Amino acid sequence: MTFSTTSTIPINGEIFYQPQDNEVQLFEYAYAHQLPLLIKGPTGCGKTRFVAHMAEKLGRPLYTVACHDDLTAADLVGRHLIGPNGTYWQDGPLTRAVREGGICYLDEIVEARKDTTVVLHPLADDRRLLPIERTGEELAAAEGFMLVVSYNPGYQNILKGMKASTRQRFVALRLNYPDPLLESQILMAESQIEQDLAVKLIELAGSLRRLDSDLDEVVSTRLLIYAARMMSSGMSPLAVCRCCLAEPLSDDISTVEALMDVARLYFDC
Ligand SMILES: Nc1ncnc2c1ncn2[C@@H]1O[C@H](COP(=O)(O)OP(=O)(O)OP(=O)(O)O)[C@@H](O)[C@H]1O
Repeated sequence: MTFSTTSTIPINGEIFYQPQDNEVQLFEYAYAHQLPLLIKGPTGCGKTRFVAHMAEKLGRPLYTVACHDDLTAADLVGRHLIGPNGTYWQDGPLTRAVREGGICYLDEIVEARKDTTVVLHPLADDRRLLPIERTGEELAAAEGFMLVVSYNPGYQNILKGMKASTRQRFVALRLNYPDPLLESQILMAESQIEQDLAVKLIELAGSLRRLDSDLDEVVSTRLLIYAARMMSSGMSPLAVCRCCLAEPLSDDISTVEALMDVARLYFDC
């Protein structure tokens, strides 16, 4: 089980998030109306950062769970453990968020088994209840509790869609890679890169994203930030393009070389 409170580094006391559109207001409205939120978007487009930023803005504790196909309802809700004085109950991250009025963020919800996600149903509608079978408790969610889930629509297959009865409990919002101007601002905020290099990197990313290739995913904002950090610390731009942009995207040598051919149009040293 992966269970962590957020570890994003605050910038000037706040977790930096550059909005793409009206997502901050939408989140605030959903929170005010106690509605659960579903965020869709490709890998590394800022979903996790957005949720961390909103949790900080709203002053709520954040419990993040990376979902996978072995995740059980007990991993979310809690379990009995054996200690020196016998067995005791330990809340899982979902239960803690429900009790404390926190935000529970389930990343890649489609990876979780359907019998696990069913535990969310009474919490994600107007009942806002978490039945804990093993202790017989039925917990009413505290005032500030909010359930947020995300997934990457590109990774979905027939077996891994969300059940309609689950997805129709959520207000949904789509994020994508930001516009070039916003993305270059993110690069500069997240690394020491100078503006002209940041702009070049974003132009290169645009060309790579438009390539007609067999790649499952295009270059993410996350990879661009890695590249920006490596370039701004003095590494040769082409070496950076290879290790941060081309190799992470493909195992196929000819595809990597095709990506590098594009990189050479922007960086020639
Ligand atoms: N709008 C944004 N504002 C600030 N930083 C951003 C933004 N978008 C992306 N980032 C940066 O990109 C990195 C990756 O974003 P994040 O981890 O939130 O992606 P994600 O969509 O949750 O990815 P995954 O689906 O793979 O978990 C962040 O650590 C942050 O540095």
